[in-house]
Amino acid sequence: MTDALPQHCPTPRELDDLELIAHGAVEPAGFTDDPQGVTLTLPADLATEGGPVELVDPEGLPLARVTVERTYDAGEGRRGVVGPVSVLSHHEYGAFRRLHLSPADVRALGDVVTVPVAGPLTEQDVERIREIGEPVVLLALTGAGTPSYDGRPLSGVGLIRATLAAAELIPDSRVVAVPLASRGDAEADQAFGERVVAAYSPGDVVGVTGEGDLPDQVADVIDFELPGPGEQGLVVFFTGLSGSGKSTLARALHDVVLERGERTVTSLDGDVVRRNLSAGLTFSKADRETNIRRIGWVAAEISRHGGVAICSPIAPFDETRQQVREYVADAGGDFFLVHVATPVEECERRDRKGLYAKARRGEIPEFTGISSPYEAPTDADVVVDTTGRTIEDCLAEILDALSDHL
Ligand SMILES: Nc1ncnc2c1ncn2[C@@H]1O[C@H](COP(=O)(O)OS(=O)(=O)O)[C@@H](OP(=O)(O)O)[C@H]1O
Ligand SMILES: Nc1ncnc2c1ncn2[C@@H]1O[C@H](COP(=O)(O)OP(=O)(O)O)[C@@H](O)[C@H]1O
Repeated sequence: MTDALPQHCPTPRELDDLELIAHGAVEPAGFTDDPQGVTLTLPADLATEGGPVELVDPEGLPLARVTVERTYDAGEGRRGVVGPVSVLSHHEYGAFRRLHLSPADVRALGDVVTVPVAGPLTEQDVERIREIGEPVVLLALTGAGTPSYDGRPLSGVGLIRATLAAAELIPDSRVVAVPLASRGDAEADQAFGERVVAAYSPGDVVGVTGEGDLPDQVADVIDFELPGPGEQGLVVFFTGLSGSGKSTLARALHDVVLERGERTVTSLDGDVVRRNLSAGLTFSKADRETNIRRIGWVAAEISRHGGVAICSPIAPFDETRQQVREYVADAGGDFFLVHVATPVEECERRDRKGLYAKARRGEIPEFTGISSPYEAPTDADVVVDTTGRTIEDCLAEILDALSDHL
Protein backbone atom coordinates (compact mmCIF):
# COMPACT_ATOMS: atom_id res chain seq x y z
CA MET A 1 0.00 0.00 0.00
CA THR A 2 1.37 3.44 -0.88
CA ASP A 3 1.22 6.29 1.60
CA ALA A 4 -1.30 9.04 0.79
CA LEU A 5 0.33 12.27 -0.39
CA PRO A 6 0.56 15.06 2.17
CA GLN A 7 -2.23 17.56 1.57
CA HIS A 8 -2.25 21.32 2.00
CA CYS A 9 -4.95 23.97 1.57
CA PRO A 10 -3.32 27.15 0.19
CA THR A 11 -4.31 30.71 1.13
CA PRO A 12 -7.01 32.52 -0.91
CA ARG A 13 -4.24 34.37 -2.81
CA GLU A 14 -2.44 31.13 -3.61
CA LEU A 15 -5.70 29.45 -4.69
CA ASP A 16 -6.30 32.33 -7.10
CA ASP A 17 -2.77 31.92 -8.48
CA LEU A 18 -3.41 28.21 -8.88
CA GLU A 19 -6.51 28.98 -10.94
CA LEU A 20 -4.42 31.26 -13.18
CA ILE A 21 -1.98 28.38 -13.66
CA ALA A 22 -4.85 25.98 -14.38
CA HIS A 23 -6.16 28.39 -17.02
CA GLY A 24 -2.74 28.70 -18.65
CA ALA A 25 -2.62 32.41 -17.77
CA VAL A 26 0.85 32.17 -16.23
CA GLU A 27 3.61 30.04 -17.62
CA PRO A 28 5.55 27.95 -16.88
CA ALA A 29 3.04 26.10 -14.70
CA GLY A 30 4.85 26.22 -11.40
CA PHE A 31 5.82 28.13 -8.29
CA THR A 32 8.91 30.35 -8.21
CA ASP A 33 10.87 32.35 -5.64
CA ASP A 34 10.19 35.60 -7.53
CA PRO A 35 7.91 37.76 -5.33
CA GLN A 36 6.51 39.34 -8.51
CA GLY A 37 5.47 35.89 -9.73
CA VAL A 38 3.48 32.94 -8.48
CA THR A 39 4.66 31.81 -5.07
CA LEU A 40 3.55 29.21 -2.54
CA THR A 41 4.53 28.64 1.06
CA LEU A 42 4.06 25.43 3.02
CA PRO A 43 4.43 24.58 6.70
CA ALA A 44 8.09 23.53 7.09
CA ASP A 45 7.19 19.90 7.87
CA LEU A 46 5.42 19.51 4.49
CA ALA A 47 8.11 21.16 2.39
CA THR A 48 10.33 18.13 1.80
CA GLU A 49 12.58 18.65 -1.19
CA GLY A 50 11.86 16.03 -3.85
CA GLY A 51 8.47 15.20 -2.41
CA PRO A 52 5.11 15.92 -4.02
CA VAL A 53 2.34 17.70 -2.09
CA GLU A 54 -1.33 17.70 -3.05
CA LEU A 55 -2.99 21.11 -2.98
CA VAL A 56 -6.65 20.96 -1.98
CA ASP A 57 -9.45 23.51 -1.83
CA PRO A 58 -11.01 24.43 1.57
CA GLU A 59 -13.45 21.52 1.21
CA GLY A 60 -10.61 19.05 0.59
CA LEU A 61 -11.03 18.62 -3.20
CA PRO A 62 -7.57 17.90 -4.70
CA LEU A 63 -6.81 20.69 -7.18
CA ALA A 64 -3.17 20.21 -8.10
CA ARG A 65 0.06 18.46 -7.24
CA VAL A 66 3.29 20.39 -6.72
CA THR A 67 6.69 18.74 -6.90
CA VAL A 68 8.96 20.40 -4.35
CA GLU A 69 12.23 20.88 -6.25
CA ARG A 70 13.70 23.47 -3.93
CA THR A 71 12.61 25.42 -0.85
CA TYR A 72 13.55 28.75 0.72
CA ASP A 73 12.91 30.43 4.06
CA ALA A 74 9.57 32.27 4.01
CA GLY A 75 9.58 33.31 7.69
CA GLU A 76 7.19 32.31 10.50
CA GLY A 77 8.20 28.65 10.28
CA ARG A 78 7.18 28.32 6.65
CA ARG A 79 9.10 27.39 3.52
CA GLY A 80 8.62 28.83 0.07
CA VAL A 81 8.41 26.20 -2.62
CA VAL A 82 9.90 26.17 -6.09
CA GLY A 83 8.64 23.48 -8.42
CA PRO A 84 6.28 22.51 -11.23
CA VAL A 85 2.55 22.05 -10.78
CA SER A 86 0.26 19.54 -12.44
CA VAL A 87 -3.41 20.42 -12.37
CA LEU A 88 -5.79 17.70 -11.16
CA SER A 89 -9.17 19.42 -11.34
CA HIS A 90 -10.82 22.77 -11.89
CA HIS A 91 -13.15 24.62 -9.57
CA GLU A 92 -16.65 23.74 -10.68
CA TYR A 93 -18.79 25.71 -8.28
CA GLY A 94 -18.93 29.27 -7.02
CA ALA A 95 -20.92 32.34 -7.99
CA PHE A 96 -20.28 33.40 -11.61
CA ARG A 97 -17.99 30.41 -12.20
CA ARG A 98 -19.27 30.44 -15.81
CA LEU A 99 -17.51 33.77 -16.32
CA HIS A 100 -14.09 32.36 -15.29
CA LEU A 101 -12.78 31.84 -18.81
CA SER A 102 -9.22 31.03 -19.79
CA PRO A 103 -7.01 33.29 -21.93
CA ALA A 104 -7.51 30.79 -24.78
CA ASP A 105 -11.32 31.22 -24.44
CA VAL A 106 -10.93 35.00 -24.65
CA ARG A 107 -8.64 34.80 -27.64
CA ALA A 108 -11.20 32.56 -29.36
CA LEU A 109 -13.62 35.51 -29.22
CA GLY A 110 -11.58 37.11 -32.02
CA ASP A 111 -10.79 40.80 -32.31
CA VAL A 112 -11.65 42.28 -28.93
CA VAL A 113 -10.39 45.18 -26.85
CA THR A 114 -9.86 44.29 -23.19
CA VAL A 115 -10.45 46.59 -20.23
CA PRO A 116 -9.02 45.54 -16.84
CA VAL A 117 -11.48 46.45 -14.08
CA ALA A 118 -10.57 46.43 -10.36
CA GLY A 119 -13.44 48.59 -9.08
CA PRO A 120 -16.93 49.62 -10.16
CA LEU A 121 -16.98 51.43 -13.51
CA THR A 122 -18.00 55.07 -13.27
CA GLU A 123 -20.09 57.12 -15.74
CA GLN A 124 -16.85 58.50 -17.21
CA ASP A 125 -15.36 55.02 -17.56
CA VAL A 126 -18.51 53.74 -19.27
CA GLU A 127 -18.46 56.69 -21.68
CA ARG A 128 -14.81 56.09 -22.51
CA ILE A 129 -15.39 52.38 -23.16
CA ARG A 130 -18.48 53.09 -25.32
CA GLU A 131 -16.28 55.33 -27.50
CA ILE A 132 -14.00 52.38 -28.36
CA GLY A 133 -16.68 51.23 -30.79
CA GLU A 134 -15.37 47.66 -30.97
CA PRO A 135 -16.29 44.45 -29.12
CA VAL A 136 -15.08 44.83 -25.56
CA VAL A 137 -14.18 42.29 -22.87
CA LEU A 138 -14.30 43.71 -19.35
CA LEU A 139 -11.72 41.76 -17.35
CA ALA A 140 -13.09 41.81 -13.80
CA LEU A 141 -9.99 41.33 -11.62
CA THR A 142 -11.66 39.37 -8.85
CA GLY A 143 -8.68 37.87 -7.00
CA ALA A 144 -8.16 38.12 -3.23
CA GLY A 145 -7.32 41.65 -2.14
CA THR A 146 -7.69 43.26 -5.57
CA PRO A 147 -11.23 44.70 -5.99
CA SER A 148 -11.99 47.84 -4.03
CA TYR A 149 -14.11 50.97 -4.07
CA ASP A 150 -13.38 54.22 -2.30
CA GLY A 151 -10.59 52.59 -0.26
CA ARG A 152 -12.85 49.75 0.91
CA PRO A 153 -12.28 46.14 -0.16
CA LEU A 154 -14.99 44.78 -2.45
CA SER A 155 -15.67 41.06 -2.88
CA GLY A 156 -14.92 39.38 -6.18
CA VAL A 157 -18.61 38.62 -6.59
CA GLY A 158 -19.44 42.26 -5.83
CA LEU A 159 -17.01 43.41 -8.52
CA ILE A 160 -18.55 41.04 -11.08
CA ARG A 161 -22.08 42.20 -10.21
CA ALA A 162 -21.01 45.85 -10.55
CA THR A 163 -19.24 45.11 -13.84
CA LEU A 164 -22.23 43.21 -15.24
CA ALA A 165 -24.41 46.21 -14.37
CA ALA A 166 -22.01 48.52 -16.24
CA ALA A 167 -21.83 46.10 -19.19
CA GLU A 168 -25.60 46.60 -19.66
CA LEU A 169 -24.71 50.19 -20.64
CA ILE A 170 -21.97 49.23 -23.12
CA PRO A 171 -23.03 47.71 -26.45
CA ASP A 172 -21.12 44.62 -27.57
CA SER A 173 -19.44 44.06 -24.23
CA ARG A 174 -19.05 41.01 -22.01
CA VAL A 175 -17.53 40.28 -18.64
CA VAL A 176 -14.77 37.76 -17.92
CA ALA A 177 -13.60 37.05 -14.36
CA VAL A 178 -9.83 36.92 -13.85
CA PRO A 179 -8.67 35.80 -10.36
CA LEU A 180 -5.78 38.25 -10.17
CA ALA A 181 -4.90 38.42 -6.47
CA SER A 182 -2.88 41.11 -4.73
CA ARG A 183 0.67 40.24 -3.63
CA GLY A 184 0.40 42.96 -0.96
CA ASP A 185 3.04 45.08 -2.70
CA ALA A 186 2.19 47.79 -5.26
CA GLU A 187 5.22 47.15 -7.47
CA ALA A 188 4.67 43.39 -7.56
CA ASP A 189 0.94 43.89 -8.19
CA GLN A 190 1.71 46.16 -11.13
CA ALA A 191 4.24 43.75 -12.69
CA PHE A 192 2.17 40.60 -12.16
CA GLY A 193 -1.06 42.36 -13.18
CA GLU A 194 0.41 43.47 -16.51
CA ARG A 195 1.60 39.94 -17.21
CA VAL A 196 -1.79 38.36 -16.49
CA VAL A 197 -3.79 41.03 -18.35
CA ALA A 198 -1.50 40.60 -21.38
CA ALA A 199 -2.24 36.86 -21.36
CA TYR A 200 -5.98 37.60 -21.51
CA SER A 201 -5.65 40.31 -24.19
CA PRO A 202 -5.53 39.34 -27.85
CA GLY A 203 -5.58 43.01 -28.91
CA ASP A 204 -5.51 46.49 -27.40
CA VAL A 205 -5.83 47.06 -23.67
CA VAL A 206 -7.72 50.18 -22.54
CA GLY A 207 -7.43 51.47 -18.97
CA VAL A 208 -10.07 53.17 -16.80
CA THR A 209 -9.64 55.75 -14.04
CA GLY A 210 -12.46 54.98 -11.59
CA GLU A 211 -13.08 58.73 -11.34
CA GLY A 212 -16.50 60.33 -11.25
CA ASP A 213 -19.97 59.20 -10.19
CA LEU A 214 -21.32 55.70 -10.55
CA PRO A 215 -24.18 55.01 -12.94
CA ASP A 216 -27.38 54.34 -10.94
CA GLN A 217 -27.41 50.62 -11.76
CA VAL A 218 -23.82 50.24 -10.55
CA ALA A 219 -24.44 52.39 -7.46
CA ASP A 220 -27.31 50.06 -6.48
CA VAL A 221 -24.94 47.10 -6.53
CA ILE A 222 -22.31 48.97 -4.50
CA ASP A 223 -24.90 50.10 -1.93
CA PHE A 224 -25.78 46.46 -1.39
CA GLU A 225 -22.18 45.19 -1.38
CA LEU A 226 -20.70 47.97 0.78
CA PRO A 227 -23.37 49.17 3.19
CA GLY A 228 -22.60 52.45 4.90
CA PRO A 229 -21.70 52.89 8.58
CA GLY A 230 -24.57 51.85 10.80
CA GLU A 231 -25.89 49.39 8.17
CA GLN A 232 -22.83 47.19 7.88
CA GLY A 233 -22.53 44.07 10.05
CA LEU A 234 -20.75 44.86 13.31
CA VAL A 235 -18.61 42.88 15.72
CA VAL A 236 -18.10 44.51 19.11
CA PHE A 237 -15.26 42.59 20.71
CA PHE A 238 -14.62 43.07 24.44
CA THR A 239 -11.24 41.92 25.74
CA GLY A 240 -9.87 42.10 29.28
CA LEU A 241 -8.98 40.13 32.39
CA SER A 242 -11.40 37.84 34.21
CA GLY A 243 -13.59 40.04 36.41
CA SER A 244 -12.75 43.22 34.49
CA GLY A 245 -16.40 43.77 33.54
CA LYS A 246 -16.59 42.36 29.99
CA SER A 247 -19.72 40.24 30.48
CA THR A 248 -21.50 42.94 32.48
CA LEU A 249 -20.87 45.64 29.87
CA ALA A 250 -21.49 43.28 26.93
CA ARG A 251 -24.85 42.30 28.44
CA ALA A 252 -25.78 45.94 28.98
CA LEU A 253 -24.85 46.77 25.37
CA HIS A 254 -26.84 43.76 24.14
CA ASP A 255 -29.91 45.11 25.96
CA VAL A 256 -29.49 48.54 24.40
CA VAL A 257 -29.36 47.05 20.88
CA LEU A 258 -32.44 44.92 21.62
CA GLU A 259 -34.34 47.90 23.02
CA ARG A 260 -33.54 50.00 19.95
CA GLY A 261 -34.96 47.15 17.85
CA GLU A 262 -33.13 48.15 14.67
CA ARG A 263 -30.56 45.37 14.47
CA THR A 264 -30.37 41.62 15.09
CA VAL A 265 -27.87 40.84 17.83
CA THR A 266 -26.06 37.72 19.07
CA SER A 267 -24.01 37.45 22.24
CA LEU A 268 -20.83 35.34 22.30
CA ASP A 269 -19.73 35.50 25.93
CA GLY A 270 -16.47 33.77 26.95
CA ASP A 271 -17.98 31.58 29.68
CA VAL A 272 -21.06 30.71 27.63
CA VAL A 273 -19.04 29.80 24.51
CA ARG A 274 -16.85 27.52 26.60
CA ARG A 275 -19.96 25.59 27.63
CA ASN A 276 -21.06 24.90 24.04
CA LEU A 277 -19.07 25.91 20.93
CA SER A 278 -15.72 25.43 22.72
CA ALA A 279 -16.69 22.70 25.21
CA GLY A 280 -13.68 20.57 26.09
CA LEU A 281 -11.02 23.19 25.36
CA THR A 282 -8.46 23.95 28.07
CA PHE A 283 -6.74 27.24 28.94
CA SER A 284 -3.48 26.35 27.19
CA LYS A 285 -2.26 28.96 24.69
CA ALA A 286 -3.20 26.73 21.74
CA ASP A 287 -6.72 26.05 23.07
CA ARG A 288 -7.33 29.71 23.91
CA GLU A 289 -6.35 30.58 20.34
CA THR A 290 -8.72 27.93 18.98
CA ASN A 291 -11.48 29.28 21.22
CA ILE A 292 -10.99 32.86 20.01
CA ARG A 293 -10.75 31.85 16.36
CA ARG A 294 -14.05 29.97 16.72
CA ILE A 295 -15.71 32.99 18.28
CA GLY A 296 -14.22 35.18 15.55
CA TRP A 297 -15.41 32.88 12.79
CA VAL A 298 -18.98 32.84 14.06
CA ALA A 299 -18.95 36.60 14.69
CA ALA A 300 -17.65 37.25 11.18
CA GLU A 301 -20.47 35.15 9.69
CA ILE A 302 -23.01 37.13 11.72
CA SER A 303 -21.49 40.37 10.40
CA ARG A 304 -21.58 39.03 6.83
CA HIS A 305 -25.37 39.07 7.12
CA GLY A 306 -25.51 42.57 8.57
CA GLY A 307 -26.05 41.49 12.17
CA VAL A 308 -24.39 42.64 15.37
CA ALA A 309 -22.21 40.18 17.31
CA ILE A 310 -21.09 41.09 20.82
CA CYS A 311 -18.14 38.96 21.97
CA SER A 312 -16.70 38.99 25.48
CA PRO A 313 -13.89 36.49 25.94
CA ILE A 314 -10.58 37.30 27.67
CA ALA A 315 -8.79 36.92 24.29
CA PRO A 316 -5.35 37.53 25.82
CA PHE A 317 -3.23 37.29 22.66
CA ASP A 318 -2.79 40.12 20.20
CA GLU A 319 -2.12 37.86 17.21
CA THR A 320 -5.42 36.00 17.65
CA ARG A 321 -7.35 39.26 18.05
CA GLN A 322 -5.77 40.44 14.79
CA GLN A 323 -6.94 37.24 13.11
CA VAL A 324 -10.50 37.92 14.26
CA ARG A 325 -10.18 41.46 12.91
CA GLU A 326 -9.18 39.95 9.55
CA TYR A 327 -12.04 37.40 9.53
CA VAL A 328 -14.50 40.23 10.10
CA ALA A 329 -12.94 42.48 7.45
CA ASP A 330 -13.01 39.59 4.95
CA ALA A 331 -16.71 39.11 5.71
CA GLY A 332 -17.33 42.81 5.02
CA GLY A 333 -18.08 43.60 8.67
CA ASP A 334 -17.01 46.42 10.94
CA PHE A 335 -14.75 45.39 13.86
CA PHE A 336 -14.86 47.44 17.06
CA LEU A 337 -12.46 46.55 19.87
CA VAL A 338 -13.26 47.44 23.48
CA HIS A 339 -10.44 46.99 25.99
CA VAL A 340 -11.92 46.63 29.44
CA ALA A 341 -8.71 47.71 31.12
CA THR A 342 -9.62 47.19 34.77
CA PRO A 343 -6.28 46.45 36.50
CA VAL A 344 -5.62 42.99 37.86
CA GLU A 345 -5.60 44.32 41.46
CA GLU A 346 -9.22 45.48 41.12
CA CYS A 347 -10.29 42.26 39.31
CA GLU A 348 -8.70 40.24 42.09
CA ARG A 349 -10.35 42.40 44.75
CA ARG A 350 -13.75 41.71 43.12
CA ASP A 351 -12.97 37.99 42.60
CA ARG A 352 -16.62 37.32 41.95
CA LYS A 353 -16.09 33.64 41.18
CA GLY A 354 -13.30 33.02 43.69
CA LEU A 355 -10.98 32.11 40.79
CA TYR A 356 -8.16 34.52 41.69
CA ALA A 357 -7.95 33.05 45.18
CA LYS A 358 -7.74 29.58 43.69
CA ALA A 359 -5.15 30.71 41.14
CA ARG A 360 -3.05 32.24 43.95
CA ARG A 361 -3.24 28.93 45.82
CA GLY A 362 -2.02 27.20 42.65
CA GLU A 363 -5.29 25.33 42.22
CA ILE A 364 -5.90 26.81 38.73
CA PRO A 365 -2.84 26.71 36.47
CA GLU A 366 -2.30 29.23 33.68
CA PHE A 367 -4.70 31.81 35.11
CA THR A 368 -4.72 35.01 33.06
CA GLY A 369 -3.03 37.91 34.85
CA ILE A 370 -1.58 35.61 37.52
CA SER A 371 0.23 32.76 35.81
CA SER A 372 -0.65 33.30 32.15
CA PRO A 373 -0.01 36.48 30.13
CA TYR A 374 -2.48 39.13 28.98
CA GLU A 375 -1.26 41.24 26.05
CA ALA A 376 -3.00 44.62 26.32
CA PRO A 377 -4.21 45.81 22.90
CA THR A 378 -2.67 48.87 21.30
CA ASP A 379 -5.43 49.05 18.68
CA ALA A 380 -8.56 49.34 20.86
CA ASP A 381 -11.31 51.69 19.67
CA VAL A 382 -12.15 52.47 23.28
CA VAL A 383 -10.40 51.69 26.57
CA VAL A 384 -12.53 51.48 29.70
CA ASP A 385 -11.17 51.04 33.23
CA THR A 386 -14.25 50.21 35.33
CA THR A 387 -12.55 50.84 38.70
CA GLY A 388 -14.76 53.02 40.89
CA ARG A 389 -17.19 53.71 38.04
CA THR A 390 -20.80 52.71 37.55
CA ILE A 391 -21.84 50.29 34.82
CA GLU A 392 -24.06 53.04 33.30
CA ASP A 393 -21.12 55.43 33.09
CA CYS A 394 -18.88 52.88 31.34
CA LEU A 395 -21.69 51.84 29.00
CA ALA A 396 -22.31 55.47 28.05
CA GLU A 397 -18.63 55.85 27.12
CA ILE A 398 -18.76 52.75 24.93
CA LEU A 399 -22.01 53.84 23.25
CA ASP A 400 -20.51 57.24 22.55
CA ALA A 401 -17.46 55.67 20.88
CA LEU A 402 -19.78 53.34 18.95
CA SER A 403 -22.09 56.09 17.71
CA ASP A 404 -20.78 56.05 14.13
CA HIS A 405 -20.86 52.26 13.98
CA LEU A 406 -24.22 51.30 15.45
N1 LIG B 1 -6.92 29.52 33.63
C1 LIG B 1 -7.89 30.40 33.40
N2 LIG B 1 -7.60 31.63 32.93
C2 LIG B 1 -8.58 32.51 32.69
N3 LIG B 1 -9.90 32.25 32.87
C3 LIG B 1 -10.25 31.04 33.35
C4 LIG B 1 -9.27 30.08 33.64
N4 LIG B 1 -9.91 28.97 34.07
C5 LIG B 1 -11.23 29.23 34.07
N5 LIG B 1 -11.45 30.47 33.64
C6 LIG B 1 -12.80 31.04 33.44
O1 LIG B 1 -12.98 31.04 32.02
C7 LIG B 1 -13.36 32.32 31.58
C8 LIG B 1 -12.46 32.78 30.42
O2 LIG B 1 -12.72 32.06 29.28
P1 LIG B 1 -12.41 32.70 27.90
O3 LIG B 1 -12.92 31.76 26.89
O4 LIG B 1 -12.94 34.07 27.83
O5 LIG B 1 -10.81 32.75 27.88
S1 LIG B 1 -9.84 32.86 26.63
O6 LIG B 1 -10.29 34.02 25.86
O7 LIG B 1 -9.92 31.63 25.86
O8 LIG B 1 -8.49 33.09 27.19
C9 LIG B 1 -13.19 33.29 32.69
O9 LIG B 1 -14.40 34.01 32.66
P2 LIG B 1 -14.50 35.60 32.78
O10 LIG B 1 -14.34 35.85 34.22
O11 LIG B 1 -15.88 35.91 32.29
O12 LIG B 1 -13.46 36.25 31.94
C10 LIG B 1 -13.02 32.45 33.93
O13 LIG B 1 -14.24 32.39 34.62
N1 LIG C 1 -18.30 49.90 36.00
C1 LIG C 1 -18.42 48.57 35.98
N2 LIG C 1 -18.56 47.93 34.80
C2 LIG C 1 -18.66 46.58 34.76
N3 LIG C 1 -18.63 45.78 35.84
C3 LIG C 1 -18.49 46.38 37.04
C4 LIG C 1 -18.38 47.78 37.16
N4 LIG C 1 -18.23 48.10 38.46
C5 LIG C 1 -18.27 46.94 39.12
N5 LIG C 1 -18.44 45.89 38.30
C6 LIG C 1 -18.57 44.49 38.72
O1 LIG C 1 -17.43 43.76 38.29
C7 LIG C 1 -17.78 42.44 38.01
C8 LIG C 1 -17.38 42.13 36.60
O2 LIG C 1 -17.66 40.80 36.28
P1 LIG C 1 -17.89 40.30 34.83
O3 LIG C 1 -18.70 41.27 34.05
O4 LIG C 1 -18.38 38.88 34.89
O5 LIG C 1 -16.39 40.37 34.26
P2 LIG C 1 -15.72 39.50 33.14
O6 LIG C 1 -16.76 39.07 32.16
O7 LIG C 1 -14.70 40.40 32.56
O8 LIG C 1 -15.10 38.34 33.84
C9 LIG C 1 -19.28 42.31 38.21
O9 LIG C 1 -19.55 41.83 39.49
C10 LIG C 1 -19.75 43.76 38.10
O10 LIG C 1 -20.94 44.01 38.85
